[in-house]
Amino acid sequence: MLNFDYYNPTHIVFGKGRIAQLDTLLSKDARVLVLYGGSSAQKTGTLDEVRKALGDRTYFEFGGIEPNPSYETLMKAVEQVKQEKVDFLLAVGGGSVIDGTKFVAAAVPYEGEPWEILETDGKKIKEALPVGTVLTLPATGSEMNRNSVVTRKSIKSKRGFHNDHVFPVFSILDPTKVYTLPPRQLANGVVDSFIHITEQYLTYPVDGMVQDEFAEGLLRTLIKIGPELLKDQKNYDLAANFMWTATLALNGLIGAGVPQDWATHMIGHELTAAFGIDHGRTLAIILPSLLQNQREAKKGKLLQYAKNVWHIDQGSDDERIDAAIEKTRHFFELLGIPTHLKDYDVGEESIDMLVKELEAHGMSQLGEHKAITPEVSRAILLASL
Ligand SMILES: NC(=O)c1ccc[n+]([C@@H]2O[C@H](COP(=O)([O-])OP(=O)(O)OC[C@H]3O[C@@H](n4cnc5c(N)ncnc54)[C@H](O)[C@@H]3O)[C@@H](O)[C@H]2O)c1
Repeated sequence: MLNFDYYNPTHIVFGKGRIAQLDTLLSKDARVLVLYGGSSAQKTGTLDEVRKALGDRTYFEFGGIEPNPSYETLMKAVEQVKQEKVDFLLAVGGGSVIDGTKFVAAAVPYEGEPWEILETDGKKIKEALPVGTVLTLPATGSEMNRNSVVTRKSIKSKRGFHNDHVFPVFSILDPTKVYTLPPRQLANGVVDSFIHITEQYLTYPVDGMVQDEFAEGLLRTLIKIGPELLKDQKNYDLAANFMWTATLALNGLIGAGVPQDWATHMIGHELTAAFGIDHGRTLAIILPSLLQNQREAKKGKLLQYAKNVWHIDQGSDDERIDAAIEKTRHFFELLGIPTHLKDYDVGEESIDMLVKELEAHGMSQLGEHKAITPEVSRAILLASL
């Protein structure tokens, strides 16, 4: 096992009806900005639940944070926070709203042009406003991690940053919020959390037995409940298990002390920035061909994945690896997520541009061995057509 630090200060408040708990989680004299996305938080009644729980506290609202939150929109929230002298940010939504809120939290006290936060991976952040979240879409793990991803539309750049100051102070996870998700978002969430796990598991063995068992258990849970939940979306137990799995997939626990990959995410971000393809879908397109391309480097873990996750015991090493990759692709397709670029009208003529964007964003040495050069990314993208 590799050396590691593990730190996670987020207080999780889990279960049906827990939004009312906001009243005890927030101080009576907090000046709160409630940040949300489009109309879903309003239509589903979640925003009303939040307003009721806030009671007579002073609060303001900022709506309109789009999927793949944009720097341009978030800077308007930064202005509002400064004008209204807000001292607590409450994100109500999925990963986009939570990530966007983390950016606002860091941008308000930031000395300098806030886009630098993205350009420097959050390394220069010295402080941030406190953030709480009400999660409405299990997928990203943003509710219990120190990560955020923001898109600057004007330059078509999607970048991430990481910093301990943006860990949410608390996150309310009410599984009944899954009931209203459009099936497309539900499927995206299952795939996103699945691939968060593979990014931290499908690398090379370091005898991280606990991390591997955790990761395999989470993957098997998603394989079992993902398709069931799509058919039976208002099943509380399925929804609760999905919600907690998605959080555990990216709260740092399974990634502590093991190598990490993240190349699928970095290549996927370029697909979202260039073509607006949903985050989860970009990952489903890239992962199968990345695993094929990296099958030698990942051989030990791919064989373990085949055996412990897909129960594949028969055949040569190569046959078992092929079968595991095929089952992975089939799982995504079963959830209704197409796994080829052509399914999204992206053709070979776009590959040069995508590779150039990766290089421009400093993504020239990706993966756990830093061996995914732009030429390797090109091969992976070509194999994803
Ligand atoms: N911070 C991280 O660690 C991390 C990890 C992975 C991805 N991300 C980023 O997160 C973003 C994607 O977030 P996401 O997948 O959670 O989706 P999202 O937040 O973009 O939401 C997708 C859509 O679902 C709707 N929605 C949300 N909850 C709903 C509900 N309960 N009922 C009905 N509709 C609802 C939203 O209004 C939105 O239109 C991307 O920008 C991605 O890059 C962040």
